[in-house]
Amino acid sequence: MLLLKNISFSYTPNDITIKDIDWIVEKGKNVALLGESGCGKSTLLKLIYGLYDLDNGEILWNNKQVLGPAHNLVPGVDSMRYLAQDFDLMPYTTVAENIGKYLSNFYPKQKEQRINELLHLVDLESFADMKVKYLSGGQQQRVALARALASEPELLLLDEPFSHIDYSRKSTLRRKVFSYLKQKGISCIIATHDSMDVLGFADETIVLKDGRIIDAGDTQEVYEFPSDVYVASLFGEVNELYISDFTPDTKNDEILLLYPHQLMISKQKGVLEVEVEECYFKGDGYLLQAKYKNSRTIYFAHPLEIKPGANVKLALKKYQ
Ligand SMILES: Nc1ncnc2c1ncn2[C@@H]1O[C@H](COP(=O)(O)OP(=O)(O)OP(=O)(O)O)[C@@H](O)[C@H]1O
Repeated sequence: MLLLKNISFSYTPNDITIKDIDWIVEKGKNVALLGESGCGKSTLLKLIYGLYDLDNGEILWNNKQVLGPAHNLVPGVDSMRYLAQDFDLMPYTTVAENIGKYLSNFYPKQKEQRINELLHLVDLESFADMKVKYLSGGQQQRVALARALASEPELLLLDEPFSHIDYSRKSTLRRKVFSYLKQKGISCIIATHDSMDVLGFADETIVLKDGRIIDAGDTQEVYEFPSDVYVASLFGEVNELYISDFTPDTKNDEILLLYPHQLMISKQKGVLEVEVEECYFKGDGYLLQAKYKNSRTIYFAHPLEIKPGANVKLALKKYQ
């Protein structure tokens, strides 16, 4: 179990990067760390791995304090693996040697077998003997991922692990990696911008803003009941509307945060009159950008194309 107790950290004296974070990660859980660029996701992963010294608080990993470089000659925790955004590979050695870096040479047969298993997992069998410097960015990222998994850590810290990988391979790899982690009971914290890394995979989601946790919980709950528009917008387009926009007679001025798929065109029940401005093809339908009351921009999803300039009435989908 990982326990963060009121931790704070700053790179420079007047600018606190991580502020008063309390957090528990249970064994075997997959936790997503979401937040805009610069909010402190990478810094938090590095602190957990023991690469920096905390200003305040403490980090306990399996009841043992994680110590930073001031107390540890070789920073890092043995039973964790940290996959940095810059991969940190050995460019002049082969893919297989990179993947085997943390594996013992004492049992060469087992080592070779394990490397082959990982080459298969990240779909790089045919590149085993190639020097890493000749690989593309996406291929290097897959090597780094395989190397992080090689010695079966208890906790895996992944910083944007799929960011350089093309969409088709990413979807398959993501499924393979996350199901592998579950099967082995490996805990994982993944820092990401991509909500597809989160929805469907993360047991829990933590949302950071300016170094603080501003929302946390079961991933589906964070998605369905975001604490504010910042949290919702990390999952895609979001509309900030009021109950009174749908029921004009009410005095309730509660804000509704609605994703585009939660609005629908309805001739009978639509009360939100909007004018379509843009129509974006999304493959499985269209995303429409529209103007409401001549000023506010509204996004909604629709299966068919609608020409800009059209006036339509929108209703809340869940009440239909
Ligand atoms: N080595 C450093 N020295 C000084 N400031 C740093 C250092 N590394 C990061 N920062 C600053 O700390 C803040 C948090 O950076 P961090 O890399 O943790 O954010 P992030 O959420 O991971 O961003 P991204 O999603 O773009 O990777 C940023 O303002 C950044 O400029």
